[in-house]
Amino acid sequence: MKEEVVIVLDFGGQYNQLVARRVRECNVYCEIYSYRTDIEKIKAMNPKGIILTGGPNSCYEPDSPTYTDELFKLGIPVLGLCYGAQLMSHVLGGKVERADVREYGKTEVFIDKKDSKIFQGVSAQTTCWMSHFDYISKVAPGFEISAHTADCPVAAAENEAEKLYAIQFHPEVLHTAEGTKMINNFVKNVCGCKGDWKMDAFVENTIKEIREKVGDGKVLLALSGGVDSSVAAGLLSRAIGKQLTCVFVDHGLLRKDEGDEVEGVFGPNGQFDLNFIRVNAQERYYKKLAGVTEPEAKRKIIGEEFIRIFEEEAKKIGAVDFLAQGTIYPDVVESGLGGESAVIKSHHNVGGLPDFVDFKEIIEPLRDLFKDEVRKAGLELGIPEKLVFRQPFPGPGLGIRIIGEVNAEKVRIVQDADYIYRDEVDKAVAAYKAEHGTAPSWMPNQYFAALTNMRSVGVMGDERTYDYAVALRAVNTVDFMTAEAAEIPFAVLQSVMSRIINEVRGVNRVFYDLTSKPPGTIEFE
Ligand SMILES: Nc1ncnc2c1ncn2[C@@H]1O[C@H](COP(=O)(O)OP(=O)(O)OP(=O)(O)O)[C@@H](O)[C@H]1O
Ligand SMILES: O=c1[nH]c(=O)c2[nH+]cn([C@@H]3O[C@H](COP(=O)(O)O)[C@@H](O)[C@H]3O)c2[nH]1
Ligand SMILES: NC(=O)CC[C@H](N)C(=O)O
Ligand SMILES: [Mg+2]
Repeated sequence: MKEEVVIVLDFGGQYNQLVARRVRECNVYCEIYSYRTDIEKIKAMNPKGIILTGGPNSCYEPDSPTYTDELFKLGIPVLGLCYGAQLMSHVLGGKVERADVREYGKTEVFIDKKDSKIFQGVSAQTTCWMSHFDYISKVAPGFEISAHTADCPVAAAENEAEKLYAIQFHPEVLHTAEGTKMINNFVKNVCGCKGDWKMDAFVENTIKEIREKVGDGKVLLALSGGVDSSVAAGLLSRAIGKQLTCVFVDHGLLRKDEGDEVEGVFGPNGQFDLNFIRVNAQERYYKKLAGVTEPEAKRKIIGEEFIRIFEEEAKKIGAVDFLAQGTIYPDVVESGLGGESAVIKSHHNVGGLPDFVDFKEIIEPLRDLFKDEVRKAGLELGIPEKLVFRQPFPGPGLGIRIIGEVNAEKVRIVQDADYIYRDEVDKAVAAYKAEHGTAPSWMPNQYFAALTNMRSVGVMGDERTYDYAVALRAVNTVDFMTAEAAEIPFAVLQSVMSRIINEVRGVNRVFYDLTSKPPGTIEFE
């Protein structure tokens, strides 16, 4: 049992995991539970505080998610955010109604209760992120209004004596300028947490949990050589040593030379002492993908084939009960499994899994973490920085960077174009670093070439061409949940363009993708 835990109750909001990570950033352990969780279970965990998330519903409608008022009478501090704030007011006898003016986006909030514990050190006027239709028109008995906006009389309210706090805006998103301070105030000043939880505690506890679960059984880890599964490999091999076997699948959709590079790092001549198996399955994948164009269908085929290969390898090892994967939180939420949120795309390792998986259990030690938290855990485990700070590469690989049907010819084109793109960006970054001593501000967190399904007319060597267009993508992002196109200098893009056209047969046009996420996603399918 963790000494100090704060619980987040999920009412279907978009930013639930952000709430949890903001709490963890205060060095307090935090877990998310559905609003359907029984109050006895909550009491048994003895949390220092409870946070109610936002959500798409209106709390005054009959079938909306709700919670027993007992929750507010346990003496445990409760912070309601947006829907959570409205629900708290509604359940405790205030009034919530549809507003005339909807507030969405950055909004100026005026703090009315200067000595509020939650607004300690926060400016009297502060920019916050709003996203609501409904509003609290009357606070519940015992509550006082602690902040307002031009359109919203109750931007925040509190019952200090009962330690109940309602906030209409979203302190968990970075657009709320002083939001982190507010959450820190709740966790430390109101809940009285010491804040001595750290990533090393996550690593230690997870190793302990893995040992307990696995006993003297065997585990097969799906290892891609990417950040997440490498960190998972580090955790598992610390926990269970040679009871672990890592299986790396070369599905013919990897980047240029990547198969050999991964084998070089994790294989018998590499830097880790692991049972490592490489499976070359190019032909098998190309056959399955022939003629398939629909993105979700492609993802599911790739996901299923991974599992079938893992099952075959497990049979060869004998009596493998557990399959481990480097699943992280964004994979879960985009696959539509993060509570009430919508399916964006079925990540091959979560929503894209086949219905039947022939393992007793799936182990995903990083399932609740964001990428940057995974990297912290990797450093804690002593995994080399070069691996920890690699850019992500999706499991379905080039399969989702080739729009439409996948075949060997298209794979060759996108591999070669991508290789040139990465080479030129890396050279430009290195040159900038040599001159300025730091990385450039445009340094992308993920960058790659994709093959559009579009062919167009060009002229090369006085001859007509009718060839493919390559799209270049580069994004700046912290958590890969939202992203902006990176401002790569035009000169760099131009040299990429001319090298791709000159060196990659079958390409006569190069596009730069300016789309942010949302509305786009980072990958193309
Ligand atoms: N080629 C592969 N062979 C074996 N397992 C794979 C392969 N590609 C992906 N996986 C499994 O699917 C999981 C999810 O893939 P994903 O790309 O999100 O993570 P990653 O490759 O470990 O890290 P990164 O995000 O840095 O690429 C991996 O952690 C791994 O368990
Ligand atoms: O393992 C994975 N399996 C998948 O099916 C998958 N789809 C997207 N990604 C990676 O997730 C991050 C967000 O990508 P999107 O904006 O395209 O959803 C980006 O870093 C993507 O590379 C995947 N990773
Ligand atoms: N973001 C939210 O939690 C929204 C709450 C509620 N659905 C509203 O529109 O006000
Ligand atoms: Mg990967």
